[in-house]
Amino acid sequence: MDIIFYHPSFNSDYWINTLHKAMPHAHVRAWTAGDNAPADYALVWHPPVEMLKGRKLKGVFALGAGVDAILGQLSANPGMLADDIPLFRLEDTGMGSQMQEYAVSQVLHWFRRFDDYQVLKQQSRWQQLEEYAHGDFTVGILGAGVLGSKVAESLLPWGFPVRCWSRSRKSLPGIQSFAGPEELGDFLQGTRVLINLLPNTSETVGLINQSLLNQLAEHSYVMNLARGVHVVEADLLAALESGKVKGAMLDVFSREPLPADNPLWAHPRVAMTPHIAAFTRPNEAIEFISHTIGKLERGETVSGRVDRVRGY
Ligand SMILES: NC(=O)C1=CN([C@@H]2O[C@H](COP(=O)(O)OP(=O)(O)OC[C@H]3O[C@@H](n4cnc5c(N)ncnc54)[C@H](OP(=O)(O)O)[C@@H]3O)[C@@H](O)[C@H]2O)C=CC1
Ligand SMILES: O=C(O)C(=O)CO
Repeated sequence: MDIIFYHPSFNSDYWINTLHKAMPHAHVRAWTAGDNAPADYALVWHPPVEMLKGRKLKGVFALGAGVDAILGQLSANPGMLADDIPLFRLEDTGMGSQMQEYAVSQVLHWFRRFDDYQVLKQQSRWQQLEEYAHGDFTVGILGAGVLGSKVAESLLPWGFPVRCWSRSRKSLPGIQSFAGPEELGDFLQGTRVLINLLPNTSETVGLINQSLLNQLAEHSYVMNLARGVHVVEADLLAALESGKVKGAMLDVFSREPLPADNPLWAHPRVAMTPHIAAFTRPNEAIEFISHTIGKLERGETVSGRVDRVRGY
């Protein structure tokens, strides 16, 4: 079995050596320009078109959770990957716990009013503020898939009402499930903290706009852990200015790195991280990939296959 590997920044040697340990019978090589030798599987992240174009492959693994970038490449380069070649993505592989860390820490930061106390500190003011009530701090998660469901579960022990919105109904203990466009309004009503963990698709791009933000509870919070294009930044800034949104925590942006002149940099109630919410963990990813390839080779059903039409 031959596997080709391409990632613009990952340590190829580590990945190739670890893949060989997980799959001793496979031959794994780093793909380089001009390599047209046969391969059975390709492991890629932002691959050059020529790496895949015209290849007969048993499968392609995107080395991340979101597949918007590679689907955009396939759309822009017809023939880059034959329709009958399955595309897979990474499900969790260490990203779930990282998302839990990020979301729980930020929700607690807002719930305990540490943002307000920081403002008082800068004014040298010693003042105890009225506590928030858990019942007034409903957390609503856009997306209840692999990562969204784990984030939802991790918030329950802290006493917050938690709800999620997805395409299909979910059955997650203790978590209220809203499904489809027809239930988005009900999901938003009363949501105080909005966490975005949707995939970037034609249906979700620009979803977090003025209309959506206006439906949130007063003095709400927005946490974007998915893709920058989900948020209409001008609408978020307007909602922050009006006070409808009290604070935002943004890990992803419509352009990355965020241009220096973007007003989000200077906004006092916007906190930011540079797309670090959750990284692919090599060992977990390689375990997922090797198990999936093994199942594929045995003709067994696997998870993680991308629906290219649906977009995730
Ligand atoms: N900032 C970072 O570092 C990282 C960001 N990400 C982002 O997180 C996203 C989510 O990852 P993951 O949880 O693994 O993805 P999943 O595919 O497992 O979950 C996607 C969820 O979104 C829901 N959804 C998709 N389209 C719609 C729609 N039109 N209306 C309502 N719900 C919809 C799905 O609903 P249903 O279940 O019914 O199909 C599903 O619940 C990734 O796509 C990526 O963009 C991921 C890793 C790191
Ligand atoms: O895996 C993903 O989709 C990511 O955003 C990793 O940066």
